[in-house]
Amino acid sequence: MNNRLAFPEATGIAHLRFANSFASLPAAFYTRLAPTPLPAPYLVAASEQAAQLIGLAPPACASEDFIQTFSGNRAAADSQSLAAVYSGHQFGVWAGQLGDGRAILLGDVAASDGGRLELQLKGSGATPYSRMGDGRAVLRSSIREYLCSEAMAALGIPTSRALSVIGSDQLAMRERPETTAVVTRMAPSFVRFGSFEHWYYNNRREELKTLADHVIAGFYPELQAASNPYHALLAEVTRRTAQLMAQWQAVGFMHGVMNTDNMSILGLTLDYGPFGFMEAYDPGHICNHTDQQGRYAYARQPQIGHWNCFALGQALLPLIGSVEETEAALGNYQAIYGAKLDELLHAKLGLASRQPDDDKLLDAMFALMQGSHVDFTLFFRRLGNLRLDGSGGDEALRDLFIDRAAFDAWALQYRARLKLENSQDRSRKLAMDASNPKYVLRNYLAQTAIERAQEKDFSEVRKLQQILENPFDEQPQHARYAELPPDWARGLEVSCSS
Ligand SMILES: Nc1ncnc2c1ncn2[C@@H]1O[C@H](COP(=O)(O)OP(=O)(O)OP(=O)(O)O)[C@@H](O)[C@H]1O
Repeated sequence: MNNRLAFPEATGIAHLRFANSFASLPAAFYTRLAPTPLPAPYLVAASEQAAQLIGLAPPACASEDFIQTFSGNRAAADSQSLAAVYSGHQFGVWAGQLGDGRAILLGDVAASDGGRLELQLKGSGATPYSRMGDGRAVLRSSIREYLCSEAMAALGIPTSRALSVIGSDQLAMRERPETTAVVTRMAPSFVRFGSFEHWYYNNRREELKTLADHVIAGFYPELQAASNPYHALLAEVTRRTAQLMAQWQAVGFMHGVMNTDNMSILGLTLDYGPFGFMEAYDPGHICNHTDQQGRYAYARQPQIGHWNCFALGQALLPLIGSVEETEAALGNYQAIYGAKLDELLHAKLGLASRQPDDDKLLDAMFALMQGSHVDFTLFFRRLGNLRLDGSGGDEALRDLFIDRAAFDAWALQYRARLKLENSQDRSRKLAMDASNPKYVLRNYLAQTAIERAQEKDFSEVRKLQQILENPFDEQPQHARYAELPPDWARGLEVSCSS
């Protein structure tokens, strides 16, 4: 006799009530359509922390309901799914119309913070904006997007979130055939700079205004009272973008494809493609193998962020009213970026005050790091172990340098600087450890997890995600995930293929 009770499925998907504020815009903004079904879908991974943001209990993420909904196979009851149109500048050149070629917005649901989050499937089949593409995303790139979205959130960097990766044995052709997957992304809005450029370059002033009003009312309601809300919008997006760029630089994150269609109107990190985290420090490093000119090299990101704000400013100009006002809204970018980077670097070095020669100390540090190809993450993390009285603690840090004498000379200056503010070893290390992550998503770690997942073993993806949820914690049992990349990782190349 069967003496086990059949428990009801944990409260999950059924409680999600979809609305779609984007669908309230005129029809020209999107095409209503359903995702293309994904054959025999299976759960690769789900983020419990992301699930909590929309009130889903962890067990719900393993349910059949969840898999069917977030593979795109079962329409969420009240969702009005759609693909949005946008355009953009790609690698500095006007690319014309793009749009959600493989992303489908299911709608927005209530978030646990009282706001709303849009849920978007990426890789869920062709749309009218797919151009030559197949509308699919491969498992490899889906795992990268999933892991990095959640890792960036844990680092405290504004980003779209990733709820899940659902895989399938269906193949898509890239350099070679690869299995496909669907990532569910979450953000208050997926509107991009390129969404505004679309209407501007098509001379559709009315739609431009409609979009700006939609974004202001929904996501920047405090700007409605400004004398010129469009000017205020540009100024605020410029501020957020400048701060985001400083946060990227401070953690060594390289986006790889900073086209205007990948720039979020909310100042979030958006579209994880050929990204990377700086390892051997080289400001000229290009993480995207396809970017031969290095337009999006690490050191150029802040400047490109500014350029992209100008592209947004150009699109908003008809609403703002004058070139002077538009330029004024863009004008604070460098100061905001500089102040934020300065704040973050001081925290990384455990410096509470500002001193006139701090820039020289920092410049000398970066020059040394570059000269010795020092690992970015390990350097800052180990810097916290340095003791003021020179009684050791810095051996592992010193070992990162080829020119140890030059490092010793710099460390003397750094200690002298610390003494100017009565720094204490223990409290400084604690503060520095909260600014300098021990764990970042190194390409080789992602690659290892991907290769296992391609063999249907998803344990490494899940384990890596859990480690990256607490990037500032020591997690001694996972110390090998914080080590220098192995030799084989040097040849790893990441391109736009996804
Ligand atoms: N396999 C594909 N099928 C259809 N369209 C695609 C495909 N890959 C990319 N695109 C489209 O090409 C354009 C630029 O691609 P990009 O790689 O920046 O975007 P993405 O990674 O697909 O999406 P997102 O920016 O939404 O994260 C977008 O319009 C995108 O939808």
